Amino acid sequence: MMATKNISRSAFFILTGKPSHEACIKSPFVNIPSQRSLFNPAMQPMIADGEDRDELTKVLPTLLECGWQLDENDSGVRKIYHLKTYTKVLDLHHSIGVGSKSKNHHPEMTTKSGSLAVHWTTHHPRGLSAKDIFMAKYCDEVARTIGTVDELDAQRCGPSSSQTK
Ligand SMILES: C[C@H](O)[C@H](O)[C@H]1CNC2=NC(N)=NC(=O)C2=N1
Repeated sequence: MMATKNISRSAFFILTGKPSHEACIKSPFVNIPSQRSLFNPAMQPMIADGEDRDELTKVLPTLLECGWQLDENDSGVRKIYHLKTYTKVLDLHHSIGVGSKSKNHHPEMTTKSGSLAVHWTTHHPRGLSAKDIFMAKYCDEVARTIGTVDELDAQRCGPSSSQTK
């Protein structure tokens, strides 16, 4: 594995192709690594029946600029947040959970010691919906309040990490 601990963020980006956590600060470099997070007119998101296709297609690029990616089926969006402590990971998980309960729209979330992966899609009717977009933006708001970090600065499993954080 590449030794990345003591290199600068820009070097990390160049070496790994992974953007900084400040993905919402629009940068021409942020979306280069993944074609799925780079909006292009050929992209065919699978919009759920009954949704306003024009409106959703219009707002999707903004989400992609904020680090969200179209999922492998083009029918949802996903993003990984990196956090400094496991407590912050749990806080973000809980806040998203509370928001999703009140909207009756539920994400798939994968919790790790220093990150939370969130996936939004709509099951019935199947595809991307306005609720997914709304909840993705809600996640970004909560994450901004809690405070995310670059992947390099996130809590990591290993001998030097504290279990009490
Ligand atoms: C009946 C209830 O409204 C539906 O089952 C809701 C619940 N939560 C949901 N969550 C998500 N992500 N997609 C849905 O289609 C969905 N449907």
